[in-house]
Amino acid sequence: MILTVTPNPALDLTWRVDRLIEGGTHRADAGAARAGGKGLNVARVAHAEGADVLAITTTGGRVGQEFAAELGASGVPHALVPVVAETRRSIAVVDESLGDTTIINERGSNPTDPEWAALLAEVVERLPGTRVLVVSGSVPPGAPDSLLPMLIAVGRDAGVPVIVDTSGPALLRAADAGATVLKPNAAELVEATGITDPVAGARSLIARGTELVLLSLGAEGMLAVTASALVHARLDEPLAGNPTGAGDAGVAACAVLYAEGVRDPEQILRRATAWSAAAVLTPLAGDISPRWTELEQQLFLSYPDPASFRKDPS
Ligand SMILES: O=P(O)(O)OC[C@@]1(O)O[C@H](CO)[C@@H](O)[C@@H]1O
Repeated sequence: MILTVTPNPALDLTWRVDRLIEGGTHRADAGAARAGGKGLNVARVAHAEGADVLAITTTGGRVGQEFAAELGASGVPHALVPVVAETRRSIAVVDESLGDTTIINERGSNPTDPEWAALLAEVVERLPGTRVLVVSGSVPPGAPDSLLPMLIAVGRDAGVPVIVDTSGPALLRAADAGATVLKPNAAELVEATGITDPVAGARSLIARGTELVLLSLGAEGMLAVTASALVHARLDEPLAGNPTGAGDAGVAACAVLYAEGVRDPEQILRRATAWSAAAVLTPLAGDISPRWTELEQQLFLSYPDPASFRKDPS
C-alpha cells in the first residue's frame, strides 16, 4: 500500500477565465471544488492508476466538512483526523488564452499538539503493510519543526521508503531526517539550499543522505539525481494546459514504482515525467490524462555533464 500524508490539506477551488486581467472583474462558469493538497493529489493519481493507497490528512471547520464530503464521493481511500482549525482553501484561476494558472494558497491554520500526535498515531497504525510513505505539501505556519522529521523517522524505522515533497527550510529538515526521495522544483531547491546550480543543489541533498532527488523543471521536464546517476527527461515541445498538480503526479509515479520495488532512477524519471506531463492535459489537479503512455514513449532522455548544465534555473 502507498500511504500519503498531507499535513496542510486544502479545498482546491478552480475557475477558468478567458483572459485573466490584473485588477479586472471576470465572469466564469461555476468553479470546481475538490479535496486537495499535494498528498491528496498523489493519492488520487495513484488510486486512479490502480495502486492500493490510503490518504491521511486532517479536516476542520465548515471548509473541512466540504472537503470530507468531496473526498468521500471521490472513492479515494482515506482516514481523516479531526482538528479544530479550519481547513484552508487553495484558489487556482486558469487563463484559457495564455494557458497560465494563477494560484493563491491560503497558509492554513496550525492544529494543536494533541491533534498532530493523533495524525502521527494514525500513520504509525497504518504502517504495517505500507510499502511507501509519501509526505507531501507545505506545513501550516506554527507547525512544530519536528513534524516532518518525526513522520520520516516513523517510516524509516518501519523499513518503509519515504518520499517527501515540501519546500522552504522543511526541505533541508526532510533531507537530514533521512527522506529516501525528495521532489523539489528548481525554485524550491535554490531557496532551500542557496545553490543556484540545480545539479549541485540536488547533490547537496544527496550528501545529506537522500537516495534520489527528482527535480521538476517545468516545461524543461525533470532531472533525476542520485550519488551515481544524472538523467534529464523532457518532451520536445512543452504541453499547454493546467500545470497545477503536475509535480504531484510525478510523485505518484515515483511512489507506485517504489511500491513495486523499482529503484532504477531512469525508469522512475521516465514515468514521473510522463505522469507530470499528462497531468498538465487535465483541467484539475489530481488527475492525469490516459495519454501518459504515449508521452512516455516520446520522452527525450539525456545524460548531461553536470558542468554543462545551465547554472540559472530561473
Ligand atoms: O501550499 P502547498 O501545500 O505547497 O500547495 C497546495 C497546493 O497548491 O498544491 C497542490 C498542487 O500541487 C494543490 O492541490 C494544493 O492546494
